[in-house]
Amino acid sequence: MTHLAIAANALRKSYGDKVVLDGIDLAVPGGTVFSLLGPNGAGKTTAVKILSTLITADAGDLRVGGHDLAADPQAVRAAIGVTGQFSAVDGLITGEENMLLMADLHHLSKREGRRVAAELLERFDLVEAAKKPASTYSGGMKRRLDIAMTLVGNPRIIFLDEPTTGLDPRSRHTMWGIIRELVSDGVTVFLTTQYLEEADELADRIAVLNDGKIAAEGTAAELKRLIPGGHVQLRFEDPAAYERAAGALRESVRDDQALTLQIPSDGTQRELRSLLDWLDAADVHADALTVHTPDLDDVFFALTGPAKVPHQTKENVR
Ligand SMILES: Nc1ncnc2c1ncn2[C@@H]1O[C@H](COP(=O)(O)OP(=O)(O)OP(=O)(O)O)[C@@H](O)[C@H]1O
Repeated sequence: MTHLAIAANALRKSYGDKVVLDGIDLAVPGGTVFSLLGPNGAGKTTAVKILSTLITADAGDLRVGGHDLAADPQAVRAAIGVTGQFSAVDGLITGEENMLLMADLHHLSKREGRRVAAELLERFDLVEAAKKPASTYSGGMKRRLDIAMTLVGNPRIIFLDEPTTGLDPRSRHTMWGIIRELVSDGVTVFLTTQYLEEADELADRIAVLNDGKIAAEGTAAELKRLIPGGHVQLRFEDPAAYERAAGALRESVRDDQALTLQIPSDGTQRELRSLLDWLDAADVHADALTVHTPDLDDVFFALTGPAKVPHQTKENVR
C-alpha cells in the first residue's frame, strides 16, 4: 500500500452556519504534489490551516506525516512546513536574520544555524539581498525567503498556500522550479492555487473544491477527460487539399486563413482510429494532425458552475 503523507476522511468545518468544508476526503501519497483548486472562498486556505494545525476541524479523521492531527498536533507540526498568505517573514530584519531566527526556533546550534542559513540563501538566490531588510524585497524574493525559512527545519511535507499569487511570470517559473526540486528530494507538497496552469504544470493529482465538496479529483489528464471540448486539428499546406478535405469533412470547423480544420473528438484511440480510417477513405492527406484535449480552465468552469464563475480571460480565473 502507498504511504500517505496526508489523509483526510470526512473533514468538516463551519463558521457559524456557513459550511466551508462539508465532509471532504483527501489522500496524498508521499513525495507527490497535490493541488487543491477552487474559486475564491471555496475553503482552500481553511483546509491548509486545518491540516497544518493552525485551526481545528469540527470533525474528520485526519493524519499528516503518519500522525493523528487531533491526538498529536505537536508531531504533525514537527513534520511539516507552511508558507503562504500568512507569511512568516519579518520585514524589519534582514533576510539572513530571518533565517537565523528560524534556525534558533528549530534549536540548531549557532554554527549549524549559520551553515544552513547560508546554504539556503545561496540555493534561493538571496545571497546579495541577505543583509538587507526583508521589507525591501520584491514579492518574488519574499516568497523565496519564506520557502527558505520553511526549509530550515527540513520538513518532509510542505503546505504552499497560493505561492505564486501576484508574482510575474519569471518569478512564477522560478517558484515552479523550486517546487519541482523539493519534490525530487522526496518532499510532499500540498499546493493551493488560483492558477489552473500551475496545477497542470506541477501537480500529480488535483482536487477541485466547490460548495464545500470535492467536485472532482484526479490527474490533470483525467480531469480534462471528464468534460467535452476536445478536437483533432488537421493542418494543410496546399489550399486545394484543404478545400477537398473541408468538402469531405462537413462537420469540421474551418479556418481558411490558417488552412486548418477542427473535428470534434474525445481524443481516445478508438475515435482517432476511425477518424484516420475515414481520412484515408476520403483520400484526405493532412500535413499535420494534432489532438487537443480541453484545458484545466474548461474543467474548472464546468465543475464550478457557469453561474458562479463567468467565462473570463485566464488572468481572471480565480
Ligand atoms: N475566521 C473566519 N470566520 C468566519 N468565516 C471565515 C473565517 N475564515 C474563513 N471564513 C470563510 O470561509 C470561506 C472559505 O474561506 P477560505 O479562505 O478557506 O477560502 P479560499 O478557498 O482559500 O479562498 P481564496 O482563494 O479567496 O483565498 C469563506 O467564505 C470565508 O469568508
